[in-house]
Amino acid sequence: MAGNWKMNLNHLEAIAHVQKLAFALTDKDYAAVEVAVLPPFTDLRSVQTLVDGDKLKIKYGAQDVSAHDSGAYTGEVSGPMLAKLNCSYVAIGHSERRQYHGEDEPLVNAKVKAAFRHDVTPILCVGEELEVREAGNHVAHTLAQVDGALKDIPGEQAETIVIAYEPVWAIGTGKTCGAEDAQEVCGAIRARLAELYSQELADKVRIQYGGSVKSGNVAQIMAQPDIDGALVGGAALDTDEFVKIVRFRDQ
Ligand SMILES: O=C[C@H](O)COP(=O)(O)O
Repeated sequence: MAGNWKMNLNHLEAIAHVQKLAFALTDKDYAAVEVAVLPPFTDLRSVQTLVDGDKLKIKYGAQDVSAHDSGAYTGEVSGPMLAKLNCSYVAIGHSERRQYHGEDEPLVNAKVKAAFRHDVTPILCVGEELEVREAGNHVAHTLAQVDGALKDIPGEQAETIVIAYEPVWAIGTGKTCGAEDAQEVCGAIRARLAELYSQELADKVRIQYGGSVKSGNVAQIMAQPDIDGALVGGAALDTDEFVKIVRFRDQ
């Protein structure tokens, strides 16, 4: 269960938020579910210090990474920088990056490679816009994003990736994709991984659903056979709600 904070919470708020989360979560929770937060870049050092200092079991990561490892790329943050902060994960190709920053498949592919170069696990975000779903092309569209992102990625890296299926029309809108509709696409993603690599590899990859996940709908989503977790946006900013999502089995 990963919380993508997007552009919310400064580094002081981040500390308070992670402390509250750590206070609420128990060893039983961590044994059942891996919990990660994806704060803004400016919070990462503070979150690292807190996690290390208090030996917390919460993982953390970034929301984006540069395709380049260093150099004259103003405003970018590199894979080596994230690795130095012990980031476990980095979201790549989130629809908000694709929509507002013009990220296309070659760039997403280059960022996936950059993350793997530095042993930071990519959370590859894929998913269709409303008009694509209405035209019935959501599976083909999403699989084309998977193909593009995984171009030239060897199996020993691909087996560790996390893929988050996030239909764009369900993000931040309160409109959750029906659990069976989400399963249709997540199942197709796993089948494509089996085609591209092997069934054994496909079975290892963790596939998340994202888009208006809340405590009220998470259990139904997690009951689907090809959904292994959730990438949570708005609800991850509310600690009580995020803890309930982590405890989806109790909902
Ligand atoms: O990365 C998270 C997704 O964009 C979902 O956001 P949301 O839960 O606010 O719909």
